[in-house]
Amino acid sequence: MAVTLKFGDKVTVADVRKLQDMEDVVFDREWFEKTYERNQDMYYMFRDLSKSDADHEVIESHHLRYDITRIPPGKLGSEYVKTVGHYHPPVPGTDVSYPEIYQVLDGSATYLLQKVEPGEEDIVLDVAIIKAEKGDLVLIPPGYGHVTINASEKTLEMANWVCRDFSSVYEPIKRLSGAAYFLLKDGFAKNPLYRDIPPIRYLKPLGFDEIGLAFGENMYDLVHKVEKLGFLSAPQDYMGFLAGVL
Ligand SMILES: O=P(O)(O)OC[C@H]1O[C@](O)(CO)[C@@H](O)[C@@H]1O
Repeated sequence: MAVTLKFGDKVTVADVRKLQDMEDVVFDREWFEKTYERNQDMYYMFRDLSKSDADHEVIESHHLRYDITRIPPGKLGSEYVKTVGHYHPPVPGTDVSYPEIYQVLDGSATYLLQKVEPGEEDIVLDVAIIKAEKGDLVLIPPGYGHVTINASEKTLEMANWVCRDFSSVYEPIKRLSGAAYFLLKDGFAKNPLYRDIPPIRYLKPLGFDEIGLAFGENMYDLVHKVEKLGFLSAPQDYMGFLAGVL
């Protein structure tokens, strides 16, 4: 049965990531090999949401997309459930890749952000972990690949604003069997396929004022002050702000 989300007046059917989609990035290979039910759902992505046609016009004309992702709690063997993970490509004509902003709507999330050497994606320059609870905002700056982990007992629901003009880049994280660290029952473990992995920097979520929201406000409201999201489609014009977030 299709999994749906009612947002505004509209009902959206989820794109579903299945266990088989995670094959390349699961830490616990023994568990994966003996798990025959590869068709089981891992997480649900409700993409390109808007509360009205007028909102959708604003969102689309500003090259934006608002998505909600739902990640039920669970384990991939010894590892906590997570997204596959990806990078974003650079804005055409620049070397600045598209950023993204997340807000936790329910549950709690562990965001892993990693920066690698361009062209040598197994060399890690920086790894940050940001633990976020309901209402918290997390900005993925240009140059950072990211994975979201649900290391809790509750379903995580999170929203994101992102530029709608690009497709995510999955190949480097798949080729390296995941991100630079895996979150296991006993804590973070380094991925041996990467080189020079620095220690994790544990950082805090973004302040609401930094993005023009009142404390605790829902990030969807930025549809009414969409100029605040200009950094998502033209990050090269906002490097002062974006360089300071991590
Ligand atoms: O593409 P992945 O790594 O499965 O992650 C899914 C997440 O990324 C997004 O595509 C946005 O970057 C969301 O729709 C979703 O939260």
